[in-house]
Amino acid sequence: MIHVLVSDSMSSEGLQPLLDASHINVVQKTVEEVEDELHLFDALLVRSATKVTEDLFKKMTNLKIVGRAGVGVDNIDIEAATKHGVVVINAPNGNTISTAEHTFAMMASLLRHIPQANVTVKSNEWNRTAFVGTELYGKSLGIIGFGRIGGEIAKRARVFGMNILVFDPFLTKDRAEKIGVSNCTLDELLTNADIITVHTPLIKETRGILNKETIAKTKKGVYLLNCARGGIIDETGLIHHLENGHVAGAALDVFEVEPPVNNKLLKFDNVIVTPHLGASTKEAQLNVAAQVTQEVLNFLDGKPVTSSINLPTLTKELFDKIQPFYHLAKKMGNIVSQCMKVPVQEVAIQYEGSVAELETSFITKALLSGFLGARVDITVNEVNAGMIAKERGITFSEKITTNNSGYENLLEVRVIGDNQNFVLRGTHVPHYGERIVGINDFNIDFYPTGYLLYIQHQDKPGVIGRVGKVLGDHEVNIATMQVGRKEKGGEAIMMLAFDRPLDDTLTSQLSSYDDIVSVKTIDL
Ligand SMILES: NC(=O)C1=CN([C@@H]2O[C@H](COP(=O)(O)OP(=O)(O)OC[C@H]3O[C@@H](n4cnc5c(N)ncnc54)[C@H](O)[C@@H]3O)[C@@H](O)[C@H]2O)C=CC1
Ligand SMILES: O=C(O)CCC(=O)C(=O)O
Repeated sequence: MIHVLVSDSMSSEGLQPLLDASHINVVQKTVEEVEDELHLFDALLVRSATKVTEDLFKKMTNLKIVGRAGVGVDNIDIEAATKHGVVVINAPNGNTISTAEHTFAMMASLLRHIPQANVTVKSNEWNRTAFVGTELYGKSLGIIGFGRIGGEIAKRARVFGMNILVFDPFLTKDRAEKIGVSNCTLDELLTNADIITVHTPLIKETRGILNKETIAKTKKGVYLLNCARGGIIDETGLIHHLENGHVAGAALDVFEVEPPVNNKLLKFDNVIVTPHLGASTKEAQLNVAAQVTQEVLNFLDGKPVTSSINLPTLTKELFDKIQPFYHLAKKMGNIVSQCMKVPVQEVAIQYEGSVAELETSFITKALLSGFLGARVDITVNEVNAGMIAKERGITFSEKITTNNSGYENLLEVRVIGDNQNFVLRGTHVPHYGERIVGINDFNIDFYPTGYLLYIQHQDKPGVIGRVGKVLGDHEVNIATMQVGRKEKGGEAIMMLAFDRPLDDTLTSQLSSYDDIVSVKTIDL
């Protein structure tokens, strides 16, 4: 049974496919309510209320995936997720329209004083002169962060006859041209915009992008909006400029601390606020819950996820092509690790032939996770393999080569360790399967599975017979056996496969023979 914890409120219609799956047990409770059972859950679905911290990852020892029903993942410690090998996915576009519409509604309300006027009429006042507003038409709207939401706001602003100024260091010329906007510098936007709205993620570079100093560069009487994340507009800086009258008004859906506690911003008449409602529509909630549900179901079924934050994203088509190499790479990493029981400094992977045209970074991580999984005592997978390698001082690299060794596709891993190097080559033959075709300088051909015995020996008469006799004396049946040599009478290797693990006494006995250089067991 797979256990899924849904710890924030979510559209039950969106969650329905998870609720309907007979092999999945869905628990809809807060983290605190299931404190004693946290170790059971395979998947966690959240909105923004649950703080997914390093501490939570430590408690959720079985966790494999966190699904964020929304865009911003600032409530999830991505680095800790990666370290613990947990995939993080989000629902990137399910709430774009709702948030753009909310921002627009806030902008119109701010400039026409609708919330304030509403309160007075309901208090039996009829004060028309106090609420003279400002038109949006002809005003310059500065959009900081021109992604999905920023783009939708621009479309709406254009219809309202506004001029649009955009600042986004990652905006491509193509996208800007397609939407008909031009990217300017932050200073140009600040000095020319009548209204400024922020739509970036909350990251180190955007925290306080509008602050005491930058707001001072804006036009006197500017309006500011934040429907993205609290902290993108520094609250202290904003309060300063509301108090000195430089800012005419602000509309805030988000706060540095939510819900706001003793927040001075709530005392200003020209500040209008909503309780983080950008994505709170029936449509957006259904969209985001349905998106993460589908992604989590795909992931739990071993299918690719399309919106991962800490994994390369793959389409189903690409994933199907990669899968054989993914499994081969994992086994190759595992074999090398078991054959090289010494500290390792470097793992270099080379791709040749058709595999080189695929998303090799994913295959590299699979190989690395197979390699590290055989030598560290924590969960290693494609998510955290790079980080764990780095932590342990192992550098890794990948290279595409145009060499032609005669295989349709070839993976080669070269591992450099203390006084020892090891090279392994593998290929995947369609409709036939994975084959290991080279160990160091030896050509060989075996299917990497089960219990293997790798023997380095001298190419002399009687060695193979002696190995066979020892195994026979111990009643061990050889499933398959491959030999390889460089030259007659020189160094040679054997790779034997068995149906069950071998005893240490047997491998010690084999190692004691003069013509046998080394004996290594490999369990796959
Ligand atoms: N109030 C609410 O309920 C909601 C809030 N949000 C917030 O809105 C944010 C934006 O959402 P989307 O448009 O979907 O994300 P997005 O990823 O499509 O767009 C973000 C844009 O910010 C830009 N950016 C990154 N660093 C920047 C910098 N230093 N300066 C200027 N621009 C920068 C990126 O290039 C990107 O184009 C989310 O990160 C989330 O925090 C999203 C949905 C609902
Ligand atoms: O879950 C929510 O309603 C908040 C949505 C949000 O802020 C986001 O998607 O980034």
